[in-house]
Amino acid sequence: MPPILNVTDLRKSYPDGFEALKGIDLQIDAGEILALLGPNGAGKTTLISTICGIATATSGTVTVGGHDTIKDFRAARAMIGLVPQEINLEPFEKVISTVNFSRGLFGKPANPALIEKILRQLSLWDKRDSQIRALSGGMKRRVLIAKALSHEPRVLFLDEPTAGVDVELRRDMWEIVADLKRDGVTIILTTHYIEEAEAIADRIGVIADGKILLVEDKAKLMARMGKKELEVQLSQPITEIPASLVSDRLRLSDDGTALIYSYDTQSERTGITTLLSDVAAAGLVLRDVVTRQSSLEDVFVDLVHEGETR
Ligand SMILES: Nc1ncnc2c1ncn2[C@@H]1O[C@H](COP(=O)(O)OP(=O)(O)OP(=O)(O)O)[C@@H](O)[C@H]1O
Repeated sequence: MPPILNVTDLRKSYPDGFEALKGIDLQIDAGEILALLGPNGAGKTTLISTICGIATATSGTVTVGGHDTIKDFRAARAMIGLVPQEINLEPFEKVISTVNFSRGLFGKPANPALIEKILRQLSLWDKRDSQIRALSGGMKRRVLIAKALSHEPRVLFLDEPTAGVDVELRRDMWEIVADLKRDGVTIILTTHYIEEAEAIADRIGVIADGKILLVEDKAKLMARMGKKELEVQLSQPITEIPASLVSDRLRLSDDGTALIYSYDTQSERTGITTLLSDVAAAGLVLRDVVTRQSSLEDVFVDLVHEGETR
């Protein structure tokens, strides 16, 4: 099956000459969840705005469901739902009317059963007759999602959906995303919360300085880039690593109570057995050993840092 979203050599320069996108290539399959990570100013919002037709590309092509977003704008845009970063709702409007209105904007006939389903899915059905101004910040974010879903898009863009929401609501949002995926909706989200990408994405894209540094299956990325650490806790603190143990993979904790050994999860020989026997031979007594896996956050920091120094 061809990708539902196909971005080819997309470039965007702002009128002041700043090039915010420097040749982006991105293919997304139907039904997947892609998390776009990147530092502030990396170009995430510009990328989403350009794909959705809010900003015009300087060059390059974007197709959604095979429709070119410039030559066939209406058909392409009808397939897209966009949940913007900023809450831009009419305060005196009722929830249900604002959602119905959004559907109407796409020229779709009223569909009360569908709007009810969406509002129930987002736990907004009980609030359908409330004015927007009477909702909490988290509920307003849900209204933005309901509006974006009202015309039955196949691809949903969520630009930092959980910025500034509390932990509980963030988890609710993850469940909503999982439900949408079950309904076959393709989701592209930007986030600064790496744990969010780790929790919900199928693939991770990393963008920095207007370029995609990588797009990779989350599990494969973690396996490829992830390192493990073994912490060998000692019964007595030491002031320096014994000469027989010195290696660039081994360091001493700040308080001298543990040796920390890094190893590659991919390599066949981790060197742990040798390390433990060398530790014993050096006369050190173990209290405990603990392993730690590097997180997506460590992987992300390494990648962005590598991108900066390239
Ligand atoms: N209208 C504009 N005119 C000129 N430069 C702009 C404009 N909008 C964005 N930029 C610049 O383009 C770059 C990318 O901005 P963008 O908002 O896409 O980044 P982002 O990755 O979404 O950042 P954040 O994580 O902070 O939301 C930034 O350097 C920004 O200053």
